[in-house]
Amino acid sequence: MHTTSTFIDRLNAAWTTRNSLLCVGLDPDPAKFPAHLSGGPDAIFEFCKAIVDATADLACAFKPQIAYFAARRAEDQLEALIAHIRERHPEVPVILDAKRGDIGSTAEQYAVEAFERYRADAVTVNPYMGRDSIEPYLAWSDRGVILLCRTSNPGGSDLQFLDVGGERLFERVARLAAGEWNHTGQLALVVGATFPAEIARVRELTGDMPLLVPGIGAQGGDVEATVKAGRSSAGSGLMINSSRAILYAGKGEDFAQAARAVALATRDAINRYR
Ligand SMILES: O=c1ccn([C@@H]2O[C@H](COP(=O)(O)O)[C@@H](O)[C@H]2O)c(=O)[nH]1
Repeated sequence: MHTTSTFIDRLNAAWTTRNSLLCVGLDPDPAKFPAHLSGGPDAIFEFCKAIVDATADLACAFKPQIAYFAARRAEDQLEALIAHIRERHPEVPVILDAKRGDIGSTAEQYAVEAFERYRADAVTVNPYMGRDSIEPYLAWSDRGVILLCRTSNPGGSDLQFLDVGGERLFERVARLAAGEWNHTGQLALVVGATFPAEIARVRELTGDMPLLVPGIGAQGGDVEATVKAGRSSAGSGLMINSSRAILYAGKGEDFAQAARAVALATRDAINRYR
């Protein structure tokens, strides 16, 4: 069941009821699946469903990354997975990590893909083509649009650190997102856990805006520094994503339980510093 509440309402509720800032990333790579799942026609769905069911009470959001499904012609399995989350764990918002970015007429189609086809609560968008490229997503005024701001990869600094009239480009994005672009009140930003100083700067510029923070776990970001830099005035405000460290915690038939153990430890480590 999908309620009429907005993405931010749903996120706030999930932060509270689950006492969790952990976003469980769903990046299914069949080469890393346990042997008993390999080769099955719906292996991607079965793998992700087991992870979702094992971690739903620990997660403030799920974040499927569309490339892992599209690369294997498994978009139908992504649809089925999101439908499963809606039905069995309706209180956990779904963020479709698509990082789309295009002119308005094409962005309209990407918005339909994210919000109608996949029924996502929020989608990640690349804002570097400017305001008109994000506007079509905002027509869905109850859905979240999460803009890339300061990404977690080392090369993110190549462009995002360029000086644009006395501030860095990612700071301009943060300022616009917190101000004139945010007419739905449903914008959020991606800021990498690998750069806590920039998380702090974005927090300074955006008040209590939600931040999606990938980069702990496999990318080595520091949990304590991330939380201390990014927590909001209420001690929340963060969707701290971990994908591979949770998904591939175990290789045997008990892989979902191994994933749950890592998710639990990660949620608790995050909560220690809120
Ligand atoms: O700046 C960014 C934006 C998005 N991502 C995505 O998050 C996950 C991270 O996966 P891990 O296995 O926890 O490293 C992945 O889907 C990326 O596409 C990011 O890492 N950095």
